Amino acid sequence: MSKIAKIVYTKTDEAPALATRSFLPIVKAFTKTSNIEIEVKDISLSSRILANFSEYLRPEQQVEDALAFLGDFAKNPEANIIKLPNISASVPQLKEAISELQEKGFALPNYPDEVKTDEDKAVLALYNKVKGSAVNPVLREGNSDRRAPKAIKNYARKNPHSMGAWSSDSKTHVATMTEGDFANNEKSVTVKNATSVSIVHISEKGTKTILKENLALLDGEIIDATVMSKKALIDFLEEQYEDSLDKNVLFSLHMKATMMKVSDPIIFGHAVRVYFADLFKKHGKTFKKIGADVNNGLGNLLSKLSELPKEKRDEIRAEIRYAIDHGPELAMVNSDKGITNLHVPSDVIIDASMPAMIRTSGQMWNADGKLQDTKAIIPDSSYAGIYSATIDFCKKHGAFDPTTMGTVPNVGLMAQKAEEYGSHDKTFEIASAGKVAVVDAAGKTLLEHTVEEGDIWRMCQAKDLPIQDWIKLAVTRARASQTPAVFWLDKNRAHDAEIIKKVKKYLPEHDTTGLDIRILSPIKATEFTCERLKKGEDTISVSGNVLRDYLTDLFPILEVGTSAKMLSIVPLMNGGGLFETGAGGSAPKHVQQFVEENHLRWDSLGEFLALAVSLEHLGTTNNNTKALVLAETLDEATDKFLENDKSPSRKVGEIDNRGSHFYLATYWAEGLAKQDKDAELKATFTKIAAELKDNESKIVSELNEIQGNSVEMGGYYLPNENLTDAAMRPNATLNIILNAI
Ligand SMILES: NC(=O)C1=CN([C@@H]2O[C@H](COP(=O)(O)OP(=O)(O)OC[C@H]3O[C@@H](n4cnc5c(N)ncnc54)[C@H](OP(=O)(O)O)[C@@H]3O)[C@@H](O)[C@H]2O)C=CC1
Ligand SMILES: O=C(O)CCC(=O)C(=O)O
Ligand SMILES: [Mg+2]
Repeated sequence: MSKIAKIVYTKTDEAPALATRSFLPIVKAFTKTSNIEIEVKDISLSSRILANFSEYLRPEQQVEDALAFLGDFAKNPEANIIKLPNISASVPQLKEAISELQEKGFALPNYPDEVKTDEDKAVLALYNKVKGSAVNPVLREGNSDRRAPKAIKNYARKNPHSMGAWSSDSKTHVATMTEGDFANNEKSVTVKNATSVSIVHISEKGTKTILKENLALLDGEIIDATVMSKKALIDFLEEQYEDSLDKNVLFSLHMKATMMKVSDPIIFGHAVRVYFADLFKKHGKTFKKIGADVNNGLGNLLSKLSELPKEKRDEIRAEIRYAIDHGPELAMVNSDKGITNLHVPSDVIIDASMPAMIRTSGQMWNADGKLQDTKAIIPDSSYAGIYSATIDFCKKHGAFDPTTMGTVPNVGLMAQKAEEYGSHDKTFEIASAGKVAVVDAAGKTLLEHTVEEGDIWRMCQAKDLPIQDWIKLAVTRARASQTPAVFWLDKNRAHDAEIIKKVKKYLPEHDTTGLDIRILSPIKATEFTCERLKKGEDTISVSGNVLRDYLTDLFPILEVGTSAKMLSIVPLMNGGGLFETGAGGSAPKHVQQFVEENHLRWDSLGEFLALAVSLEHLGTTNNNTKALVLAETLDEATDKFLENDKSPSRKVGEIDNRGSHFYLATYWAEGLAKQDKDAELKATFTKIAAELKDNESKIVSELNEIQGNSVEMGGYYLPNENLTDAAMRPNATLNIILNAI
């Protein structure tokens, strides 16, 4: 008998956390006879806030720092983690969560809008640990392997999602900077030997300010530094404002303010100020006085207006209305509620928003709730070209056809906070004109830029071992699937040129005979990949961290309708496995529908796929043959689930997340009953399969009949355990069958 081995299951937020409350009891019931222990770690936004503020809480309110535990555990060869999507909180989301917790009796300090005292500074530092994409970079101690499994592709080919037609006269386009941005100012070096560097600002008068010190670098580490010119950015945004008016297209801004949590909110703020330029000219001082910060969106300004006398408030509101009525039309997040693209930085996140637009004929929603061509503003030109190339392709060839198109798996460099997504602790809004230099331990300047006040300067890192591991993973995937692989690297970009040197150095260490492996610039790679995709051919994209994020939403959303259906594996560099459930987010819209209608349309397919690979990993590393049988039968159950189309419907009264879990459990039990590799499992699940089957119509109709009324969750960020568990496990018959295993 194998020893007991552990799978750590993450509890997160919003729709995925609701789904877990229904699915995890099934997982526990199915695995408990097989020497598998399921341990749950709560990394929800509320839990992460509480864990960081223990000293403000009563002892009974304090919680474990589960993220810190998982960060360590990810480096342990025994790690086997199932990671569900969590909220990467923008400041507005963080503030909402804080006030909900305060209302629930947790004496948390407010989020400091302005830092005046040392305590403010300390509190802000703690909240910064929770803000933005604070979970994934900690857990991702390995590179990324994301793909749509065959069964998912076959399902999409047979049941294609809607795909808006493209016409060659679409006015939709991408607008990006041609100078002064991160892409054009980038400089990069590879450090030969380990050292430590400091980042120093030298003012025009010669005053030196250390922005960061003692940053350790390893042998062969690539670093790059770059700067976004505030002036060039504002000029660019002003041009786009005018051009949107001229061309009568929607003004839409696509950023990743959650993951690029320092740079992108600043860029977002400039866009809001450019759009409402007259308003800021007239009332700028007042806005400062009331502490409005549009880096957190127009919504922040609107909420701060309540601090003004009614007359002033009404005057400003009328002027905002006037600016929106007379400026370019804004893309809307919710036209019914008047929420624009500029309201909340986390409402429009580029990895999901651009593909959604491309899937919808290149259109976004306008204020009248109608679809309209749009200008997609992506200020930095580093990666904007992949979207313009895809759009150009669709304009020329029409929309992709999900019934015939190929697939684009991705191998992404992301281990150990690689590249831009690890840059936020080295990103600075520059206080005054001068220079910023990266200086090594010997006092040698490695990288240097001339800067102006308000510019955004950043430094990124990519370590050598993660790069070697990424190259190896690319070859492994190309070999295993016999698919051409393209490194999306531009030899004319400073950082990419350094990476290319490493690809050329390490690729020959692998057997690549018979494989088609090439290096193409992101734009050429998009064209090459799209040509093949259209013909039904598959191409692996091997990319850096930002493109990993973009491409693993772009192609899945075009191919299978959502990135939630992706198999997303992170082979951890120390031997463990991190299994992400799909590549999508936490879909706040789904919670809203659940609360209103008691219907959860979240599809847990990504979770089924992740669990199967996790069980397989556990089985192989622990010689646990039962786990291997559970993995195999779960995969078969997922295939059957797809064949029989048991995914949640979007409509109330029809099968939802809970009903879909019932079917998965039934098919899984049937598979276990049918197999002959493990007699104990066969005996246990023969009975369970029969009970589930016998009660199918009763359970399914009951699960559908309870829908239609609102649900009380007792909170959003910290829902009430009992209420929410009861809502997600409402069926007594099903619960009795599962509890008896
Ligand atoms: N790995 C992680 O932890 C990630 C976290 N996030 C976080 O998620 C939140 C929302 O991000 P957003 O960019 O809107 O992306 P989402 O993927 O949450 O939403 C985009 C749309 O995709 C569809 N969708 C996504 N997942 C599913 C699913 N399992 N079942 C059915 N449909 C699904 C829904 O569209 P529809 O129903 O209209 O078809 C949804 O509205 C943010 O807080 C963000 O920070 C984002 C990405 C990854
Ligand atoms: O960590 C996040 O905020 C988002 C992650 C993401 O979008 C991805 O990994 O694809
Ligand atoms: Mg993503």
